[in-house]
Amino acid sequence: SRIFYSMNISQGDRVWLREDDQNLPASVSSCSGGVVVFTSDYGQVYTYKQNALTHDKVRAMRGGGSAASGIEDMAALEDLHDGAIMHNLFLRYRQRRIYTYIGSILAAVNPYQPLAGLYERSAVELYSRHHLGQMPPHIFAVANECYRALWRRPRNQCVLISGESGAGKTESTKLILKFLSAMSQHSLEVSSKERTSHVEEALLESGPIMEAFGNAQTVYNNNSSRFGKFVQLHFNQKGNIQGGRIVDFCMFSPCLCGFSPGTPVSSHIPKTCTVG
Ligand SMILES: Nc1ncnc2c1ncn2[C@@H]1O[C@H](COP(=O)(O)OP(=O)(O)OP(=O)(O)O)[C@@H](O)[C@H]1O
Repeated sequence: SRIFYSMNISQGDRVWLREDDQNLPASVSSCSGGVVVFTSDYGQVYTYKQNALTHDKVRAMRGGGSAASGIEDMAALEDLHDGAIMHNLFLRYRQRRIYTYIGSILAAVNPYQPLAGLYERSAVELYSRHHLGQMPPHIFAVANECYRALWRRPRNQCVLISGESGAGKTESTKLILKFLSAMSQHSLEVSSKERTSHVEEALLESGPIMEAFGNAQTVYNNNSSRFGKFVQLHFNQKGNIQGGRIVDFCMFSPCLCGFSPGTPVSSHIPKTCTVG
């Protein structure tokens, strides 16, 4: 029942090689005597008998794969599968480009180190003056799109941040708050020529307090949030933050105290949730 690989394989061909449930970008390093040797872009070498290769195992790479430096918007990838996405993120990450779009979705790769200049005041100003897609992918571009859409649509806007533990969700949330606080400050300067920063400051400074009570070191993350957060901000017509609230919720499934995931942590008291 095996479908034999009928495509001519020759040295130098670019292919996607299926290994351990992943599509690896690879090149054919040699092909002779019925034996094919593949070298993946990540350095692994795989040797196969040519007559054992199936369409599932090896697929031709369209257009030779994405550009050597990767592409900014993965919606334009010629091959659309997990391997192509991972490879593109890898190519960009090698150049310290941690952000990549998939249409209007932003994929962020945690650099686990500060990247110079990435979140400075000048970056806030730059992204506040451009629409999503006009500048290289950035978390500030998403925050700016969200802020501008409040007037363009106009209806409530929402940013959903998801990822595994240690992916950078909390840091991304703080960066969005930093951008929105700057926009709020700017709207005040424009409208009343005076700065009142109490709400913005309270927002930014609530972070360390929340983390002091709700974070812990885990094997994945030294500063892991042990509860989820729903952060709500209220803007007035001038674009100034008027107030906000943070609803915390338990993420454990099942929670030891018997509440289902998503239950606000406050509901766990006085039952005292031992995990959340
Ligand atoms: N953009 C970034 N630049 C530099 N370092 C980052 C960035 N994002 C995250 N980090 C680093 O990674 C660590 C983990 O990130 P973070 O706490 O945001 O992950 P998380 O997804 O919220 O994890 P958890 O689900 O466990 O709470 C941070 O403490 C920080 O050191």
